[in-house]
Amino acid sequence: MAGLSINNVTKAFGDTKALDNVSIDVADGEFLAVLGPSGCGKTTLLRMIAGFETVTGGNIRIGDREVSTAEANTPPEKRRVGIVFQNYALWPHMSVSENIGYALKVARVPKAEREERVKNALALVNMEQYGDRRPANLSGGQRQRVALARCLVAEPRLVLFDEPLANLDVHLRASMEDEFADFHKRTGTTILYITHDQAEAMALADRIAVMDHGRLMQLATPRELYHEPANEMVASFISQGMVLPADVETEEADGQCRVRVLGQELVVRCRKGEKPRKDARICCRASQITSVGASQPGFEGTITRAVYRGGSARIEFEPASAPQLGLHFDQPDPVSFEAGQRARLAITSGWLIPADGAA
Ligand SMILES: Nc1ncnc2c1ncn2[C@@H]1O[C@H](COP(=O)(O)OP(=O)(O)OP(=O)(O)O)[C@@H](O)[C@H]1O
Repeated sequence: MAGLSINNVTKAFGDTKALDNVSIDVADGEFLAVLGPSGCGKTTLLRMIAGFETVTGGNIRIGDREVSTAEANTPPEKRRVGIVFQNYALWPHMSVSENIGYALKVARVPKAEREERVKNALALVNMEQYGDRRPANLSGGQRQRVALARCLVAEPRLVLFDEPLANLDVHLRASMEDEFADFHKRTGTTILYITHDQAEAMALADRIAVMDHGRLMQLATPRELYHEPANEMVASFISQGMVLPADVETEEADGQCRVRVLGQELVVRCRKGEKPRKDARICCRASQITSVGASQPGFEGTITRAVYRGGSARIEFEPASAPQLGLHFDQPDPVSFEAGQRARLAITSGWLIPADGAA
């Protein structure tokens, strides 16, 4: 296996900058997810790493080999990169073993070696006993595992997953997440996993690169993205964080500072060295909002919606002083809030979004 290094990569299609100066390092054996909304450049990035697309600027290295620059592009078949797509496209008339070994046969790998490598690849995806089956007689999850084995048999230096679970139903998706995580643990394969599903990225990846409009917004662990978003995009994209205007009133001390939000004073976590400033933003989560009594610090407003979800309700709220800032929080059973009701809420904690927005 090998690490992957994407250095200041830019890709332009005419006037459209699909990727704008993106740098990502994936360590040898790491599982890195690339996450972002539609059109953020995920597929373009994957196609460039695989060699299907050239870079306009910057370079890509796999292990110690430079494979893409604006001047030279190593062809896909020479990169030893495996790809697992969402459409796994197995040959229906071949058995599972024949599907997996097909590329080796075309490459004239001797039969005994071929059989050995197919057997090993089947073992890597826990499918040893299915070699003789036809794809039609497998479940969707098993077919996806055959697709993975077919990619592994070529002994890739790096495996790219392109939204591999997008076509599967919710239950199968959860069990395949477990399978991929287990596969990664057993094999130590370097994985770059493209997805627009943040729950999937969080469940699987060591680190996540969040992208938007062709730019890298933040590259961090799932916990760090959730607790310490580098900018407003990451704050609101990850788990629907609420971004609220704030004035910073004190200097940072022990990773915290005092802010004023919606007229309420509270202490939030922040980066080292934060200084008092106006027009800042904090990120807070549904779990950091609570209803309070009339004499406690907080702010007034109106409940606009209460949606019961079994065990709790999602409550939506408009602060009286800033109705355009829709807040939401969960009220556990017994749910008492109703649309139209006045309420007083308080924010219990949050994260001060850094002024520079840098990842
Ligand atoms: N061959 C192309 N020619 C022109 N523009 C392109 C081409 N390929 C991609 N783009 C543009 O580049 C941007 C990034 O597209 P890309 O397919 O990489 O996004 P994505 O994050 O994979 O989106 P999705 O999740 O919808 O697949 C988009 O604005 C897209 O329209």
